[in-house]
Amino acid sequence: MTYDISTIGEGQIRLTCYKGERLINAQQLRATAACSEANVSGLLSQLGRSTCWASVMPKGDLTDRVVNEFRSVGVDVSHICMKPEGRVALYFMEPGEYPMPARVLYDREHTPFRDVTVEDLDWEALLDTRLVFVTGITAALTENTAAVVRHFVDEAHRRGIAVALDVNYRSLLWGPEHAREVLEPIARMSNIVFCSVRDGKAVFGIESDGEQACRELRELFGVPTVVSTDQINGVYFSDAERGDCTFPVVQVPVIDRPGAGDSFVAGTLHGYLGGDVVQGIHYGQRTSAYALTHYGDLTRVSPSELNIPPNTDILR
Ligand SMILES: O=C(O)C(=O)C[C@H](O)[C@H](O)CO
Repeated sequence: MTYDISTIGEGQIRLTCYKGERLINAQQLRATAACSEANVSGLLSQLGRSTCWASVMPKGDLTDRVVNEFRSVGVDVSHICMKPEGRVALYFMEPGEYPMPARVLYDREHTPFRDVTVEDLDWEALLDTRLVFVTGITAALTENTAAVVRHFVDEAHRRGIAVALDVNYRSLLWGPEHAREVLEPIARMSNIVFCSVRDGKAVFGIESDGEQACRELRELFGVPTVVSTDQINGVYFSDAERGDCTFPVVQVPVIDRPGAGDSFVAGTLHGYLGGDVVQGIHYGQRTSAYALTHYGDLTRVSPSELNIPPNTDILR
């Protein structure tokens, strides 16, 4: 197999206000690359996994800005379909300082990725992998992107390749009924599903909390493993063979929040690929805590940092 994990998603540029400014009057914005699936690939690459992220992007400097960020950490970007023209998706963010909530504004209409077709991508290359990773963000964008996600999962399933789904419900992109209609069949074909307690309630009508919510999601999808996060309340794990358990969350100071969820997923998948998903949850808790400490959706870590528990005084 060429890859440990391969995935598809829309490369974007995030433009973020500096602390103490609002989008309505900001004079400067910080530009960083974004894409949930590429963030997961990028972190796994840094941990030594071979990863591939495919997309459809227009040729030009802004695409290079995005693609180079993920290439620089070792993600194979050679299967991105480059279109001669078009625009790059943007998202604007106001980080929000308590009591002001964070705000996201998407500017991602009319991008070539929205018109992706099955013919745009090299499926033999993308399916030469141990694990296919998809998210509800890409499934949410258009009928075309949903069809491509579905094709990827169907083909993986047909070939006996494991599938991981991160539900990652974005209420700015679609409604809960539509999300359920598209994502439930994909979840049923998955080997491991990430679904927060919040998304379980909003999309799948799960009323309970904690371990029980996680178990109900696993029973609903009929899958081997579900991992549910619930902000600072806990991480819940339900597994057909290993049972259910809860992992407490250590709160850390937040410099920049986006990408922390992707880092958790990547750390967990690192363990999953190594044959121990519970160890993966410990990795995920570390990588997501580190993600909060620096700017950008893509978390920067080295494999040695994975073994340092957060908050350890390394000078001791
Ligand atoms: O929200 C999206 O569509 C993204 O993929 C952009 C970000 O990288 C993502 O939200 C961080 O998880």
